[in-house]
Amino acid sequence: MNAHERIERHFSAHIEATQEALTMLGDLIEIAAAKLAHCLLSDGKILCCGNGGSAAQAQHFSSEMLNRFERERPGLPAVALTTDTSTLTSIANDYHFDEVFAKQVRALGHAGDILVIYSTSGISPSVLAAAVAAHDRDMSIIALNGRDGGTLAPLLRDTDVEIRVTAPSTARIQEIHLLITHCLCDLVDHQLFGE
Ligand SMILES: O=C(CO)[C@@H](O)[C@H](O)[C@H](O)[C@H](O)COP(=O)(O)O
Ligand SMILES: [Zn+2]
Repeated sequence: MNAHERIERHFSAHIEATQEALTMLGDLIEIAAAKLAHCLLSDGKILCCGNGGSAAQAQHFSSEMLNRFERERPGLPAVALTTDTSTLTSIANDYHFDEVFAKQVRALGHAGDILVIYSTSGISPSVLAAAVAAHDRDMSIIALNGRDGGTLAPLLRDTDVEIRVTAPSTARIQEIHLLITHCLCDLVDHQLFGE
């Protein structure tokens, strides 16, 4: 397969996976956005976490909340748990890498806050521990998950929302997670600030 064919294959797979996600996940995205808006209107805040490419997604989302998305508006309270290298390295060094997000959730999370988890597999121990910590803090979870949901899916409660992209490729799941993130930003802005 030459380079052009490879590019074409990526674009086709992306379009197919995106269309399927719209069909399967549109309603859940709407529910998740309503939960985020309700949390923010009730003086709650959003914590976000994920590993690797999903750490970048967590930061991407928190920056669009804290700064802005597509319109002028006040910053909204969101914290990416993936960015403070002193905190991350000391927790990993003194305890275990699995605890890097959970310890921050226990320190920062309050009842009514939301933890947004990004994982393409649902099996990363650090996000599983973060989910348990969030529940211990009476927080709810919005999980942008992937594949078969992994061990994260059965950990979730009725009050949580799982948005699972079942595409077989990590890259496709990450691309659709980003699209969903932008939908969430747009819907939150619309619910909080109108047209
Ligand atoms: O971006 C990529 C691969 O495309 C990787 O960095 C990927 O995010 C990492 O392998 C993560 O550790 C995977 O974690 P998860 O999505 O399975 O929770
Ligand atoms: Zn990637």
